[in-house]
Amino acid sequence: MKEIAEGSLLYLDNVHRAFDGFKAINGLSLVLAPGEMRAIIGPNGAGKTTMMDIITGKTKPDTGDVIFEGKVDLTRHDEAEIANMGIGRKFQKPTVFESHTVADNLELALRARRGPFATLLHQTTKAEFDRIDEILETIRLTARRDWLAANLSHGQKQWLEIGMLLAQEPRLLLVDEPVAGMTDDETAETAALLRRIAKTQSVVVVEHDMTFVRELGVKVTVLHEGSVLAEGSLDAVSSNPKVIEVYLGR
Ligand SMILES: Nc1ncnc2c1ncn2[C@@H]1O[C@H](COP(=O)(O)OP(=O)(O)OP(=O)(O)O)[C@@H](O)[C@H]1O
Repeated sequence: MKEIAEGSLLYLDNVHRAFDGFKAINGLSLVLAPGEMRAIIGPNGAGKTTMMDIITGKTKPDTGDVIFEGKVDLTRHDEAEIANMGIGRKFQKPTVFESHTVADNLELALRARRGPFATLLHQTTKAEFDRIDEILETIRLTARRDWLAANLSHGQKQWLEIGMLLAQEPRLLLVDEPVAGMTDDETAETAALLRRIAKTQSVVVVEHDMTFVRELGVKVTVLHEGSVLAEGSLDAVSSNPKVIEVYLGR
């Protein structure tokens, strides 16, 4: 294991993955520090989703290192094990339980963490109710705690799902295009929400919406053809001639 992985939260080194000869990930290296939030951008087909799939164990790399918290080789673990280690993933489409209330959705997520057997025997404790209140505050849905999830707006459903992930206390949260389909106000609120979350958890956000990426105010990694094209502030990468060429050449 490489020394540089020590002290990092997530460490990818020279990762490759081909599908039928097509190199979706092609020499990808990326280091995320503990407590860091990072935005990942890149044109369609750049490999963003495949990168998330590799981190979460959905896809195995052909070669390369993928190391969590400086010591765990993620390529040796399956999706369920990686989720249990504290890597949570938010997919683009919200998958809340529509016929349950907002608070019940969070309670179910807390229970899922304990496993099905414990869930059967267990009554929700004061600590768990407190945690639900805390998450409701974080996702700004306290006033809607007794609403059916079905009646929430698209943006509110996304926040609830992020809250359900928080219930599982992830150490790293991967978020895939969270603001697709959101209003401008919801987009701004989502950036604020992720900034609040990033005070206690590391976050990787894949997003096409540059207004949102600017509001996040974090280091940006630009992927192109399966590897890192540029890295730095949004201003720095968006004035980088290589990045401009890739985006204009779409
Ligand atoms: N399971 C698979 N089988 C075959 N090809 C795949 C598979 N998964 C991804 N690819 C290919 O790998 C390339 C990278 O895809 P990926 O979805 O990772 O890009 P992306 O950056 O997430 O793009 P987008 O912004 O459009 O979501 C694409 O050309 C895609 O067709």
